[in-house]
Amino acid sequence: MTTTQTASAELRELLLAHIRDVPDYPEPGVVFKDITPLLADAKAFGALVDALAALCVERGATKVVGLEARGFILAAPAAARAGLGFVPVRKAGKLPGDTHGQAYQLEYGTAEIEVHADAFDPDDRVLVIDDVLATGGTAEASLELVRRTGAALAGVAVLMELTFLGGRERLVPALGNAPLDALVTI
Ligand SMILES: O=P(O)(O)OC[C@H]1O[C@H](OP(=O)(O)OP(=O)(O)O)[C@H](O)[C@@H]1O
Ligand SMILES: Nc1ncnc2[nH]cnc12
Repeated sequence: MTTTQTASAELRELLLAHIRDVPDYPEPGVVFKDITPLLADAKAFGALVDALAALCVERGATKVVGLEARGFILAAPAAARAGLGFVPVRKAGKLPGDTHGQAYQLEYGTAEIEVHADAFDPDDRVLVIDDVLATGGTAEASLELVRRTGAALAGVAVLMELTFLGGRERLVPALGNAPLDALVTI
């Protein structure tokens, strides 16, 4: 696994200036990183999508996965801008037809996610995109889903990594040699 500083200082500053801390949400003790101010700012959102699209190309992805729900908001425009198809990883029960499913724990609860069993071609290289890497439970579950489809992993890219929650260390076995890119670290 490689660690990369993928954003310029200027981009990091722009992104961080539009992320809002909400203490004790959704439960006491959690500081929620709210990205809605960033999404609402055309310059910051555009720069974020551009940076993620550049990572799709740099990592040699052929398909882009977004993790419901906030991951969709970032991954879908990045995939389109990079000229790649988008694959949704959804919370359980939302995808019709054959799926792979994986339960997991995240910073503030438990959930289960699914992907279509036929979402990828055997020669696809998949980049997984999400907004936040916290404990890594969600990303780890998504990598297990990609593994079960038989597709190769191009990497994981997140807007923000909460380093104090240890997600990067947790992802090491599932990432193998694939990179984890975080545009900003907190
Ligand atoms: O690293 P972890 O501890 O797993 O936490 C990170 C995940 O938590 C949030 O998702 P959430 O399930 O709250 O869903 P949302 O995107 O629908 O708000 C966030 O969007 C990440 O997917
Ligand atoms: N602290 C946090 N803020 C926003 N999204 C999260 N997902 C998991 N932990 C989070």
